[in-house]
Parts: sequence; structure tokens; C-alpha cells
Amino acid sequence: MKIRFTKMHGLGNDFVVLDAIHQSFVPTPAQARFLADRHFGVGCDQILIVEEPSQAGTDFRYRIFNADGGEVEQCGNGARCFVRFVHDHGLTDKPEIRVETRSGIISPRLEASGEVTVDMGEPRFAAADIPFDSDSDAVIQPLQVDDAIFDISVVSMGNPHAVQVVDDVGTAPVGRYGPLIENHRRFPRRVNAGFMQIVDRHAIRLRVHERGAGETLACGTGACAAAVAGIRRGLLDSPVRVATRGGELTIAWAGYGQPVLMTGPAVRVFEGEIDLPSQLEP
Ligand SMILES: N[C@@H](CCC[C@H](N)C(=O)O)C(=O)O
Repeated sequence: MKIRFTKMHGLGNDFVVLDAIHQSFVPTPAQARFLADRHFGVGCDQILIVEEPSQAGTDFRYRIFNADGGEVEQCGNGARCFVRFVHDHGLTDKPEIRVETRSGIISPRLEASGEVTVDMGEPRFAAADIPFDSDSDAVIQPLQVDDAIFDISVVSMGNPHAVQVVDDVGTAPVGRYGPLIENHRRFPRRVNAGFMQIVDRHAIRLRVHERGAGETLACGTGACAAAVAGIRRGLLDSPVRVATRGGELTIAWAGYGQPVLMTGPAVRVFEGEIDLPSQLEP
């Protein structure tokens, strides 16, 4: 089976994007892992699927698979690439679209500058919404990981995040503790683990160990979650410039009951076609 795809990235968080309107294909977990494989497949952090909408008042449906093959609720850098993709492929000429995701509707808008702003919806903080095993919804909560205790803030941007403040992201133990936090028993659906360094009240540096993908060069929902967590902790004011290893995003949040707005680039790398091996197990 031959699949047409577009390789894209948002700040180096890279994607294989598939038009499932003109080719009828949604990957099985094994096919998603194959496409994401950097040696045997195309290589990416996530696979993004463009589908017809199923709800009135929306333009498209957006599905996201992590490199490990699992389908997830939300992807911020992917949302910017999504709107670029549907424009580049003539699927719409509307600069602002309404897109269904597993976790609700988001609204990405192509700016005249070529950057994209996404209304990512309201963040949620209740432990049950993450989900996080805790009796408390406090802004800062202790999490014991091996011999260390981290002060984390949990945030749902549709997908789950645990954010901590570190002195220096360059030396933060992302590789050691990221996977342990991701798979911690108190996060029954696993979690994305963010490590943020406060630069000033409007700027942070951020690294994220992503659930199902490992550390990526940038994580859009991770940037939203970190900015919101920093504002709730009284350390940051909106808007917040988020420097990742792949480049910069701007995150704005006016406070409780308000949506998070994320602005940044979306880049098409190349178009391609790939044969999917028929023997892939489901
Ligand atoms: N890279 C993404 C997030 C992708 C999903 C995440 N790994 C999860 O499992 O929730 C982004 O830019 O937000």
C-alpha cells in the first residue's frame, strides 16, 4: 500500500501529515510506529491526520498519533502545521478554521506574517482532569520520583502535563527523570514532563520529555502548560516568550476562564510517498 504524506515541523517538532480526505487511510499503531521510525520509515515525533469534520460548525477533524503508535488528544505545534497543510493543499482558503480534536475544538489562524496563532482552548487544573492521582488541586504538588521530590504543577491542555521549575534547563536531568515522570504510577494515562527555567517575567526556557515520543525539540502544548503554570505560580505575566531547543513561541493567557493563545511558525519540509510493508502487525 502506497501512502502520500507531507513532512512538516513546528520548531523542529516534526510531523508526517496525511490527507485522509483524499486517501482513505488511518494508521494502525504498528503503521504509525513504522512511519515515525527514523531508520526504517519517514521519521517524526507525531503523525497528524486530516479528516472531514463530524460536527456541525467545524471545518476539519484532526487526529494525532505519537511515535509510539498511541493516539492522543492534542498537539500544539501540529495544530499550526495543520492549518498550513490544509491551505497548501487547497482544502480551504479560510485563514481561520475550526478543528475538532479528541479533546475539543481548537481554532488555528494563519497570520499575514505566515506565522500561525492557535486558540488552544482553556487549560484545566483539576487532578481528575489530568488525570493525576491526588486529593488536592493545589497549584504546586510534590511528586516523589526515585530518591527525588519535585514540585510539579499539573495542567491539561487537552493532553496531560507536569511542569517543574529548574535553575538551568541546559543541565536539567530531562533524560533521567523525564521517562520516570512520564510513566509515574500517579499519572494513569502517562504525562508530558516539562522542565522550565524562568528568565524574566515574560520569558522562559523550556525542555519537554513528551509522552510517547521522548524529548522533542519543542512541544507546543508543553509551552502553553508551562506559561500557564508559571502565571498561576506568580512567576510570569502574559504574554510569555518560550525558548525551546528548536526556536521560540509566544504564549498568551488572560487568566481563569480564558483560552490559551499560541503563536509560532509552521514549516513544510517535503512531500513524499512511501510503501507500507504489508506484514506490519496491528
Ligand atoms: N508535540 C506536541 C504534543 C504531542 C502529544 C504529546 N506527546 C502527548 O502525548 O500528549 C505539541 O506540540 O503539543
